[in-house]
Amino acid sequence: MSELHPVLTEVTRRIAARSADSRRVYLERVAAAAQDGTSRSGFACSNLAHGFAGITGGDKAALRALRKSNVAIVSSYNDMLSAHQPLQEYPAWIKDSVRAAGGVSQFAGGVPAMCDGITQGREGMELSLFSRDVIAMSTGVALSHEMFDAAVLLGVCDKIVPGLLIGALSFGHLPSILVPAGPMSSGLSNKEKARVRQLYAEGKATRDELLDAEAASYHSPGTCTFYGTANSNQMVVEVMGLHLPGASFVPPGTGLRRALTEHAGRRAVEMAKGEGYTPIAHIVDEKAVVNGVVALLATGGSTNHTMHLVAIAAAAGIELSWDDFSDLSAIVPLIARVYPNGSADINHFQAAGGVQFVVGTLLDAGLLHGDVTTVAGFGLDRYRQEPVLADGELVWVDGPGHSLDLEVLRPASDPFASDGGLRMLSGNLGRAVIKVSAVAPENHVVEAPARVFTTQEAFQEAFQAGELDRDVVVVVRQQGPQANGMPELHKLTPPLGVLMDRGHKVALVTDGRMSGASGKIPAAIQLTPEAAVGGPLGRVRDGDVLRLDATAGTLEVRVPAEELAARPLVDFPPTAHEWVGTGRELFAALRRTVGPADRGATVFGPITADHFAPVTHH
Ligand SMILES: O=C(O)C(=O)C[C@H](O)[C@H](O)COP(=O)(O)O
Ligand code: SF4
Repeated sequence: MSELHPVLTEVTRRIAARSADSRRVYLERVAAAAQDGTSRSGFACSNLAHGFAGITGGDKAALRALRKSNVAIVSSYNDMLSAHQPLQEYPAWIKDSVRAAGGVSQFAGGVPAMCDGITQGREGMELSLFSRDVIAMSTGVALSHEMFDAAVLLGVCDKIVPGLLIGALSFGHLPSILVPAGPMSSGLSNKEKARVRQLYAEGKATRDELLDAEAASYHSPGTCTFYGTANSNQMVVEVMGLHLPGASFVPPGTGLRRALTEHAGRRAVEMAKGEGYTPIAHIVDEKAVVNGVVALLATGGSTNHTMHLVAIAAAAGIELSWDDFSDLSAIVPLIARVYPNGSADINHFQAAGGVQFVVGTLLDAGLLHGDVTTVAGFGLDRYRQEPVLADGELVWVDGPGHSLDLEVLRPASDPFASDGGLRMLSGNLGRAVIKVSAVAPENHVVEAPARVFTTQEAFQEAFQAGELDRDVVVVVRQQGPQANGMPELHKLTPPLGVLMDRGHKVALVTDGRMSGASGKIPAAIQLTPEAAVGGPLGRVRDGDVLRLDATAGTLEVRVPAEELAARPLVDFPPTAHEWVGTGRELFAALRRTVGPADRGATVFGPITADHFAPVTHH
């Protein structure tokens, strides 16, 4: 095993040190819950009878007699996300494979799933980030029946995998395994899709031409093929050891996908009890969290994970910070070029060597912890292997061991860039995140006068009116978690791209967020503190000179501190948004309780040792 990089060791050490109390208390609770054995063994008869009343056939007797392990299925199937549509048939497959492995299985609950592609730029996007925590709560509702010895979690996209994980970690004593569905086949290239979008933004393409391009890009069941948040999820959770090795990017509708799904059911039974007992709390530890951050950085993954991974870690009693991302990004090389960080898509990535290659080259470079517990057993080395069907049997074979396309995947020893391309910016406006892996080097530093907006629509109108045809730092504020739920502002990318292609220096500064699929515009996002809680972003005015310097890691407004502080907060408290319609009135309580972006923007509050302390009833 290679010598671990000293920064990797140090970051892991300091995470463990700062999390010592909360992690200890979390693990004590997990151990106590595990002591109960199968919770249902302590049920009163009526509770237990209700628990198997809906079952028919032999499974009922097995459950009643507590003879067999009971596997919960939690699914985020719906027809709205192309990535989740294939999940419809998975529960039946899993029930069969669990039964064949000597267990029984119940569909414990469905969880909601939002397609960020459908809601992008629309009011529904203001529910998107909150949907992650709603999914966590819904997963909690499903597992709170306590009938279970293990869980299989079906999900793929942006907020869904983080939500399923956060919920499952509340039942840390349960062995849990994530099951994805895989990407759709490659359609129109992302580059061509982006080109037609910019033409449309300039009025040089018709709506029909745009719709043809979009429909040729997103064309069938399966995950969209850009490296956005959904595919970043698969990468991160596989390297965290929560997927079977190589499960992430096998296409839906294939024999291999079905075999992997069935094997996940078998693994759930094997992990449920006895020698193989593997609670999810023992998989998601400090090393796994660091491995997830490294996988994200090395592949230029979604900026949304600077919130999701913080929230997931917190659910396991682990405190992950933006400084951890920043310090790891400085030593983790960029080894993948997948759109928006290049022109290849996730299928090209898989063909070039996939997750197996990423794990192998990073392990060999001492940039991943190999001594970790996974759903496939102990040790990350097994994730160098890829699944294949040999005479109909699912087996794992050594992956290629080298990149099959150096345009898409590079070894850590000869990367595309020496650092992970995710940077933290700080200065007199607060702290922000920027992903530079998709930004041309000449655009890493932008200094220009600000033009301030509080809605995406106002920005689009100013763009269409030709008011932004110059060097400009576009500020879009009141887009933070407490303002309007922190929507992705990905729709700003095409017009900002037009301005950049006209030769202007352009940047975006916002307390909102972008999509994992956002790319070429230098964007300081997730600015914390947000304007809605009185952050200094609320004091910036049109014409102020802002400087975004991704190289130095700074974000400054060129206004003397005393003058800035003396300015009144503009549009504060946020009243620019009508918070009714499209269900937004249902989320008012979440807007009031949601935490800051640099602590995961969760509604579960900051995670401290008290959070996990046993409740002492007074
Ligand atoms: O990042 C992901 O995985 C996403 O789910 C969706 C993105 O947020 C974009 O909304 C979809 O990309 P576009 O088609 O360019 O709008
Ligand atoms: S990847 Fe994004 S756009 Fe595609 S189905 Fe999933 S949520 Fe929707």
